[in-house]
Amino acid sequence: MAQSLRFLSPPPTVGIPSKLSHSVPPIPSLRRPFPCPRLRHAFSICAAASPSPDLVVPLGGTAASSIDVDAVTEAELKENGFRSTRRTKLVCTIGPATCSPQQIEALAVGGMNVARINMCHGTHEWHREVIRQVRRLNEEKGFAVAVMMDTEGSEIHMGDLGGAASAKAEDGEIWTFSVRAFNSPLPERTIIVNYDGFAEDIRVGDLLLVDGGMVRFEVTEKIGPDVKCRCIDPGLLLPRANLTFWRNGRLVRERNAMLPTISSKDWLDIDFGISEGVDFIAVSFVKSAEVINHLKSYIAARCRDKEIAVLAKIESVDSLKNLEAIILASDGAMVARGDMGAQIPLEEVPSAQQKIVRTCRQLNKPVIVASQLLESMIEYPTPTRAEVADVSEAVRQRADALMLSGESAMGQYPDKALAVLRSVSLRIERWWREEKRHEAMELPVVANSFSDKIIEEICNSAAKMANNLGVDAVFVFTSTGHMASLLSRCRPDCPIFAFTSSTSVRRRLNLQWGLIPFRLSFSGDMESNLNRTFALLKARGMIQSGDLVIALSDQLQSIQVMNVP
Ligand SMILES: Nc1ncnc2c1ncn2[C@@H]1O[C@H](COP(=O)(O)OP(=O)(O)OP(=O)(O)O)[C@@H](O)[C@H]1O
Ligand SMILES: CC(=O)C(=O)O
Ligand SMILES: [K+]
Ligand SMILES: [Mg+2]
Repeated sequence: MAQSLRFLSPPPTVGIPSKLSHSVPPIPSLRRPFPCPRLRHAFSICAAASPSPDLVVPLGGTAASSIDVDAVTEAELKENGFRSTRRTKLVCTIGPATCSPQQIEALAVGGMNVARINMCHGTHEWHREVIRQVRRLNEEKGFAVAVMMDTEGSEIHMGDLGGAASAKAEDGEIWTFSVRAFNSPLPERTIIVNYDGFAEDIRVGDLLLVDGGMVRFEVTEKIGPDVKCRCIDPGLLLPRANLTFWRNGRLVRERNAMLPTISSKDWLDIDFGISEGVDFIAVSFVKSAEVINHLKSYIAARCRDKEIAVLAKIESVDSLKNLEAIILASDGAMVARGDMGAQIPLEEVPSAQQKIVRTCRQLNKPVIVASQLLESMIEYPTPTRAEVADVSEAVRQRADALMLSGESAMGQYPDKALAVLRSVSLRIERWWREEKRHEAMELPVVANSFSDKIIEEICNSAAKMANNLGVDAVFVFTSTGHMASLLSRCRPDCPIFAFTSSTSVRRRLNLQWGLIPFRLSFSGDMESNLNRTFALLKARGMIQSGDLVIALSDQLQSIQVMNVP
C-alpha cells in the first residue's frame, strides 16, 4: 500500500529539511552523516524551493492551482512526506540586518512564519517598507508570512545613543543618565532616559540595571536632571535598552508603575499597524486583562472587515500576577524573557516560562517563547551548547513558536540562527515520533456554548484517533480557524492541514503549532470538498493515494476517517 510505504520509507537523514541545510551551521550532535554529496543535492533542491513558477499561484489560475499553501511548506511536504514537517513555528524580528527584500526572502525560505517589527526602533516609513516587502513576497512568491507589530510600551528605557549602534561601558567608568534633551552629538558617556520622573525617583546607592543586568551601574550622585552612575558590571549598551532600578535587592516601581500600558505613542503606532493591515499586535508590559479588552474593542471598531489578533507580552511582575485573566482576554501570548528577567529573579524565569506555556495551551491560545534563545549568534556563527538546550526545552514544552530578536534584527548570522531553530525543532519533533511520545495533557473545557463544546470534543477525539490509528494527517475545513486551533491544542502526532477561505485567517494560523494553513474556498458539501481537495493536493504531489486522513468540518461538525482515493 502506498500508505505503508510512506511509513516505511526512511525519514530524512537528519531533522532538517535537506534542501535548506546548506545554511545550517555545524551543531556537532546534529551534523548530517554525509555532508558533501547530500549537501550539493540539497542545494539544488533549495533552488526549487525558492519559489519556482509552479509554486506560485497565478491569479485566477487553473483548478490545480486554486489552493494556496506556503511555497516553503509545499516543498518540504513534497520532499519529506508530511509526517516530518516542522510543527514548531518561527518568528523573526526584522531589523537593520534583515530589512532588504533579499534578506526577508532568505528568512522566508529559511522557515520564518511570522515577521516581527519592534516599534521601539525605526520610523513608520521604515516599518511600512518592511511590511510591504513581506506582503509583496507573499503575493509574488507564494509565502504566507504573517506580520506582528510589537508595541514600545511606556517602561523606562534609554534613548538611541545618538545614532551609534552600541556603546561599551567599562568597569569603574562614570556615566551620566539624564532626562535633558540634548542636541546631538551627545556628550561622551551620556545616556538619555525617556521617563521624566527618573531623576526624582532614583536615589544615590540604587542599582541601575540595563536590559535586566546585562550592564549594571550604581548611582553615585544626583545633579538636577543628571544622574551620575559608576559602572560595576561592564558590557554592551544597545539603543533603547530597558532600564530598571533596584533598592535593597528589590525592584523599585515608583510613579512609572502608574504609566499607561499603551502610551500615546503606542496608539499612533497601533493606528499605523491597523492601516497597514498587520496580522498581530503584541502589547508590551501588559499589567491586566482590561488593557487587552480595551485594545480589542478599539480594533473591532476600526476594522470590521479584517481581524488583528492581540498578543499579551508577559514580561512584568503584574502580568505574572494576573496571568490567567490576561491570557483569557488575549488571542495569544509571548514569554518575553528579556524584560521578565529584569523584573523577577533570573532563576524564576524558567518556571514562569513553563507556567505560561502550559496556561496558554490549556486556554487554547498560541504562545511564543522569546529572547536570548541564541544570543551568542548575534556575534558568532554557531550557538553555545546551552543555547541549543534552551531551544530544545522550549520545543519540548510544545510552545507554538520560538522567536529571534537581536539574532535576526542586528546580528551577523540571521539565516544561520534561523536554521538552528529549525533544525533543533525538527530534531526534537522527530525524537517524539521515534519514541512514540504522545502528549497527554489534561485539557480543560474552554467552550462557552454547547455547540462550541461539540466542536471541542470532536477535536479532542480526532487527535486521539489520529495518534492511535497513526494517521498521516488531520484535515480541517474551518471558516474562522477556531477548530484548527483546538486541534493544534491537542498536539497530535501528525500535521494538521487547515483549509480556510480567508487569507488573513490563514496567515494568523501560521503562528500555531503543527498547523499547515491552506487557502481554499469550499462549500457545505464535505463529500465534494474532500474530493476536490484530494485532487488538488494530489495534482501538486503533496499527498498520495492510500494516505490515511481524518477530516473535520466546523460547519457540519463532522469527523470522517478515510484513505485518500
Ligand atoms: N527596527 C530596528 N531598527 C534598529 N535596530 C533594531 C530594530 N529592531 C531591533 N533592533 C535591534 O535589535 C535589538 C534586539 O531587538 P528586539 O527588538 O527584539 O529587542 P528586545 O529588547 O528583545 O524587545 P523589546 O524592546 O520589545 O523588549 C535591539 O536592541 C536593537 O538594537
Ligand atoms: C521580547 C521582549 O519584549 C522581551 O523579551 O523583553
Ligand atoms: K517592544
Ligand atoms: Mg520586552
